[in-house]
Amino acid sequence: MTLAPDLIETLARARADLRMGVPVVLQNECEAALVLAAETLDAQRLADLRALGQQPVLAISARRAQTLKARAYDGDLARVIVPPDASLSWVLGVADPADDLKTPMKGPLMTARDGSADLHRLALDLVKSARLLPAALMLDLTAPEAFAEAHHLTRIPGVEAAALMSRSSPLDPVVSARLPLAVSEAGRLHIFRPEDGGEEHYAIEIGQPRRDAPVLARLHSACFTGDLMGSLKCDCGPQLRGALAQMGAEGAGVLLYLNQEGRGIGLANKMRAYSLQDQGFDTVEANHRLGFEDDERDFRIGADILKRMGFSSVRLLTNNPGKIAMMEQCGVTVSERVPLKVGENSHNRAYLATKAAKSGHLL
Ligand SMILES: Nc1nc2c(ncn2[C@@H]2O[C@H](COP(=O)(O)OP(=O)(O)OP(=O)(O)O)[C@@H](O)[C@H]2O)c(=O)[nH]1
Ligand SMILES: [Zn+2]
Repeated sequence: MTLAPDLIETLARARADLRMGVPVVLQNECEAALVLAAETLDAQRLADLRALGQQPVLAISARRAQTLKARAYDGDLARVIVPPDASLSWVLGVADPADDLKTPMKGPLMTARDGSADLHRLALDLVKSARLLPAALMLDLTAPEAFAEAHHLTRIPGVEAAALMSRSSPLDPVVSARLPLAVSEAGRLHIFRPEDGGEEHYAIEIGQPRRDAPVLARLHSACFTGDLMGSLKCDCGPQLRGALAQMGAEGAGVLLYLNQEGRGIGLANKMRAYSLQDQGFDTVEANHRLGFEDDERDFRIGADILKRMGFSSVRLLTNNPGKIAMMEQCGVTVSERVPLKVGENSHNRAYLATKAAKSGHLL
């Protein structure tokens, strides 16, 4: 019997540590590293790191490296050698593109080409999953167990963790209750909680949809700005309300409200992307400059929830062919695509055009 956290729980702890600026230790059979998220680094921890007497590297995505004209010898990432006199603002400047236009020259940046980047790749996945900028300050460790114990740090076995992180966390239903809505008095809200300590997701069931026929369904990704604030920069608010209205009118449907704000990068990073959009980059370019893919969402979650609720076939309200492909791949049949074209305005016209041109959205 042990009360110790398992690997999923240890990873959740590591994410919380990184968000607070606390280092974690990653380790595989051949090597080990101390990891700090660049975004939450402070001057004291940088000084403490230096006092350990080795040269740290800053792992960044290949996309970010490309913007900084640094060679990415590791394919999808680059290990930037941190110069001995580099300050906290140097580290943040490499990690965060916000001030690229104000201070364009940060280099030339030297990048490592020898040795393995496996732990660096895992570190980037970990900081991304903590909704932080994809940049991790790392230092080689020779005695990781003793080091982690002496400093009370979370220690993660790299190989097992990498395998686990590529999987979607199982979700458990927590509670459901009646929720009369303006579009239908027969509303019901279900809460689902992932086992990895991640954000909860919601399902709003309208009426009593049959489980043996395709259900009118929407996979809506959280958009604080559009859903709640009435932002004109996207079409999320009108899509949310339009989908619910259609379900209310038909008397049945299910809307999944997935807490994957900003196409999975989190609200803070979405605002960083908006700030880059104010500098002239489009929605896809802005994500890339930050070091993210265009879309970091995991739609397996949506398919899992639908199946847990007993649905196997949907009439999907969407303009995004990626959502349809993902549903089919996860064993949910899309019997029909129901277009959802609402809320175009002068502020989001270019955004919608970019999604059509670059992300394959259907017009
Ligand atoms: N990163 C980023 N996310 C954005 C931006 N604008 C909106 N979002 C997010 O994009 C998501 C909206 O996507 P959805 O409406 O669910 O999906 P979609 O891929 O457009 O597909 P459909 O609406 O189903 O056609 C939300 O999570 C928003 O927060 C942006 O400029 N950058
Ligand atoms: Zn939006």
